[in-house]
Amino acid sequence: MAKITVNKDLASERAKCEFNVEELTNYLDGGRENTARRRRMEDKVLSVKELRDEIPEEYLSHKEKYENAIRKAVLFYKVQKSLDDPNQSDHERIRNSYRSTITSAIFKDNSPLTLHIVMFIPAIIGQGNDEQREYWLKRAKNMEIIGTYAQTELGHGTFLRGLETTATYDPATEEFVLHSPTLTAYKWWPGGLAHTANYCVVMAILYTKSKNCGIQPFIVQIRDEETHMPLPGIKLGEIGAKLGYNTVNNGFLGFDNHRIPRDRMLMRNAQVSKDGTFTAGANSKLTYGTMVYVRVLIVNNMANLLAKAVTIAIRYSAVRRQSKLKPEDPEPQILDYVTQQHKLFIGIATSHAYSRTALWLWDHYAKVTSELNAGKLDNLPELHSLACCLKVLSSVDAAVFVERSRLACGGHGYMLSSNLPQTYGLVTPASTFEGENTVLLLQVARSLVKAWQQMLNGRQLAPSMAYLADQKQLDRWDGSVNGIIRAFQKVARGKLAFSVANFEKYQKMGLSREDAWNKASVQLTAAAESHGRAIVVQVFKTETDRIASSLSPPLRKALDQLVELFTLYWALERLGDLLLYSPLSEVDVRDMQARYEELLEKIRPNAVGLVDGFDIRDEILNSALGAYDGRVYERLMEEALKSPLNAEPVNSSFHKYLKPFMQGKL
Ligand SMILES: CCCCC/C=C/C(=O)SCCNC(=O)CCNC(=O)[C@H](O)C(C)(C)COP(=O)(O)OP(=O)(O)OC[C@H]1O[C@@H](n2cnc3c(N)ncnc32)[C@H](O)[C@@H]1OP(=O)(O)O
Ligand SMILES: Cc1cc2nc3c(=O)[nH]c(=O)nc-3n(C[C@H](O)[C@H](O)[C@H](O)COP(=O)(O)OP(=O)(O)OC[C@H]3O[C@@H](n4cnc5c(N)ncnc54)[C@H](O)[C@@H]3O)c2cc1C
Repeated sequence: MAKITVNKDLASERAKCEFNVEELTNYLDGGRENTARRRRMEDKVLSVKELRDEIPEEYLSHKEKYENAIRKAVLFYKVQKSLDDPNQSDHERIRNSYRSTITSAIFKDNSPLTLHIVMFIPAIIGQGNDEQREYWLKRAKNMEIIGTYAQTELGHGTFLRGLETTATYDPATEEFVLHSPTLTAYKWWPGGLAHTANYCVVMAILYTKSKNCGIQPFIVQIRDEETHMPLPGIKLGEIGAKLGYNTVNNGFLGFDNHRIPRDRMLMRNAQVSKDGTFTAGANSKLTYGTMVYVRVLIVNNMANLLAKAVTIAIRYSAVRRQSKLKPEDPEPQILDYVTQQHKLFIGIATSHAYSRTALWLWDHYAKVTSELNAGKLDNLPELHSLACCLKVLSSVDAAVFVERSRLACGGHGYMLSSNLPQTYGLVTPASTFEGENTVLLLQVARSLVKAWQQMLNGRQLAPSMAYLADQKQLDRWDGSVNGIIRAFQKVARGKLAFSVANFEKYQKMGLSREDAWNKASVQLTAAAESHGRAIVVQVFKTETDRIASSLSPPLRKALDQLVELFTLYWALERLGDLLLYSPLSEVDVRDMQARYEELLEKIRPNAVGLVDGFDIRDEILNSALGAYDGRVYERLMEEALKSPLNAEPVNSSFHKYLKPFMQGKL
């Protein structure tokens, strides 16, 4: 094997690192065996050379990109399937794959089968009765059918009660008639819907015995299983080019009085009997369960995408030299600029914060789901609220820090060959899909306002909101992480109290409850955001303390520094709030600023080690700037030479347009 020559700056960064990088990787993976298992899986996938692109994806046409993505998706699925451990439960399989980023080695812009795995199968599991699960899951898991989740319409994504697609039960034939009465009723967005899926879970308004029975899920065949032609009464297509997700094959779908048998309504929660009698589920919001599931998964996805971006930016910053710190010295590594450390170290800490939070949330989700399966619904509202607020915060922060990583790479970060623009294209839609972020914050605010009333009535609050009832003053600012966590809780409590007071004031002034809510909503969403910040800092700290207690002292120290950096960063970002709601003084602010700068200095020698610890291979990073060997300039040139425009010294447009134009003949 050829010896890899590593850029000397990167090599000396690695020599400086104070902890064992492999120990960090094992910690992130949840143990040495998990690291080994993940690497074996990566080896296996990466050894399939047909999964690699000969021509960089960005030079393909829209149609070619899709065809190439399908070619790889099929092969990738087969390889992954061959590696599945049949003894693992679904819960374990998902938890064990939390650190897997191998999909990005194959797809820079995501896979057209994503929705099949992430939403179609989970919708059958969550919404189908035992018989339906038995039949459809077997087919879906064997890939005999490919599905998606068709909920959003051209006219409505957020407001689900406003969906226009109808499913009207006809007892004479024991069928549902699916119909899109208007253009705005067309399903719009579902991934894989355009040309990939032949089935989908359609969310439609059920009418039976002339009554609106709310949104219900239906499993609908949309294409012939043999010819793949759209079935009669079904109009299908692709929605066109987007900022990202261009290989996901997002589509539209309209129904023209399309009939499906009665047993195609997924009836785990609500049912329609042969004569058309509707039986409601224990809670109508159980129908929204697939969204809760995906919101939970998004938190982890954001942590992984951010780890990728910050790995690229930190390695590049160790290699890149620019300007002068001192006139007599050579140009420094840009990582030596404290402003650069300020831009990037928070990205490392944030990825850690959300990967810990994501696992904590996943375990909580699994616990509440098993309760729901046993008919216990008490913890559903808290789960919904937690999933909403953590999905919002992780997606917002990932988008900000991925973009900051791109900007931190200067001009080269703008190149697609850096893979930073595409990574941004993958994180930014998460602020919109699976519930637009403002809308979800309003859901969180709704649950907080309810909790506030419960507290005033002396009722016990859900564990994640219990701090609201803590009336104790925060007497003294001690600057410790735990002290700052308490201060964040005080901020959330104070902002909630303020927004509830405003909400009530507006009603007393004569506004309707709805208008008062709307008028108070800027404050309400701010309170919800603060509640989320309080949860993330607390979970990051307590989970790190719990899991890292057995680690070696140098690694433990490095992790504690990340927790403290994260906490201080947000304290400094939210100074106004802390000054309003905690005993923070000007001196404390100066101390915090000094401690933050001290931490940047302490983390600096470990920066490359910290991103190496994410253990994201070059094939997954897909980046000329972020490769392990740091051969940044050579790779930028190699990638540039792949541009089809470089295949000939003179382009034909010269003779056709430029030359006649320059000679005044055009
Ligand atoms: C790699 C990943 C790829 C992902 C690709 C993307 C896929 C998608 O985007 S799929 C489409 C996702 N769409 C959405 O997320 C839509 C967002 N909208 C909603 O979720 C809802 O419409 C709503 C929550 C914003 C409002 O629903 P609505 O029916 O109007 O509810 P109400 O306001 O009347 O009632 C609120 C009431 O219900 C509780 N609640 C709402 N959602 C849930 C839930 N999922 N689970 C449990 N409970 C829920 C809410 O807390 C309120 O309770 P009360 O305060 O007690 O009344
Ligand atoms: C890449 C991508 C993939 C997707 N994949 C799927 C899929 O597979 N299946 C699927 O069904 N859908 C999918 N979607 C659709 C997605 O779920 C919706 O776009 C999302 O739920 C937001 O709805 P909307 O587009 O109607 O936004 P809107 O609700 O129209 O939002 C526009 C603005 O209005 C504001 N707003 C709306 N309602 C309120 C309110 N009540 N209070 C305050 N402000 C409000 C929002 O905050 C936002 O600023 C996807 C979307 C994207 C971008």
